[in-house]
Amino acid sequence: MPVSLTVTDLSLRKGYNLLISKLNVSISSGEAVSLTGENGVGKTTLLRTLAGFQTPESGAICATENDVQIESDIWWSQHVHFLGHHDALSPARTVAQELEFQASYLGGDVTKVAPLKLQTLMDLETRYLSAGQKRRLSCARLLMARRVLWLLDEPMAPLDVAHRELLAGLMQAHLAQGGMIIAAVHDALPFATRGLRLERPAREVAGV
Ligand SMILES: Nc1ncnc2c1ncn2[C@@H]1O[C@H](COP(=O)(O)OP(=O)(O)OP(=O)(O)O)[C@@H](O)[C@H]1O
Repeated sequence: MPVSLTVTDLSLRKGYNLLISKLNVSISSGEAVSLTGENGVGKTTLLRTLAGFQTPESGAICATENDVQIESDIWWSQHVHFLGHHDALSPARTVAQELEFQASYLGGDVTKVAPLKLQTLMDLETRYLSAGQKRRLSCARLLMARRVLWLLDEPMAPLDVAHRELLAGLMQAHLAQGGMIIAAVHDALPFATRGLRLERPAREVAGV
């Protein structure tokens, strides 16, 4: 079922800082967007806003399926995965417990995470995982519960070459199944994406 996301005149602010001014972008089933820009320009803030964690200053975020608008709460809770660069894992759970928790929270299927090759880590508490292992475990939620939009913040950053290839393959499979990906990256992804470069808006002038 074709799904699309349209962002219209979106402006984002952090404190006194206007990060993004009147951004317009849209993405449809099967498309990937690489979000680039210098440190602090607002990539993470934009992804968190698209995930529903932050309210925009102004503008609209509208998802549709077969041209019918999807209600925002349903969109964010059922159709979007956000993977931040801080892996959201409970340190005292073992990998197996974390997977069970995520599956129960998301209504997912643990057997679908086999491609991430976590079997040898199952009894280890997540606090002991390396950065790359933590990222692979974080990616489990993408596979165990299908959601059409993946919002990924520097997904490849801690991964070695082999696991970058693995994640790239999973991302491409998601796109082939009609999924959509918006990924903040500093290095190009190893497959075709549309680029969206964020630039700092012109300084606001007091009183205008
Ligand atoms: N309370 C605040 N007041 C003013 N500016 C803030 C506040 N909180 C955060 N900021 C600024 O907002 C911006 C947030 O940037 P964000 O993390 O979205 O950038 P990024 O493009 O993802 O950066 P990076 O490439 O370093 O990960 C930063 O420039 C930060 O300094």
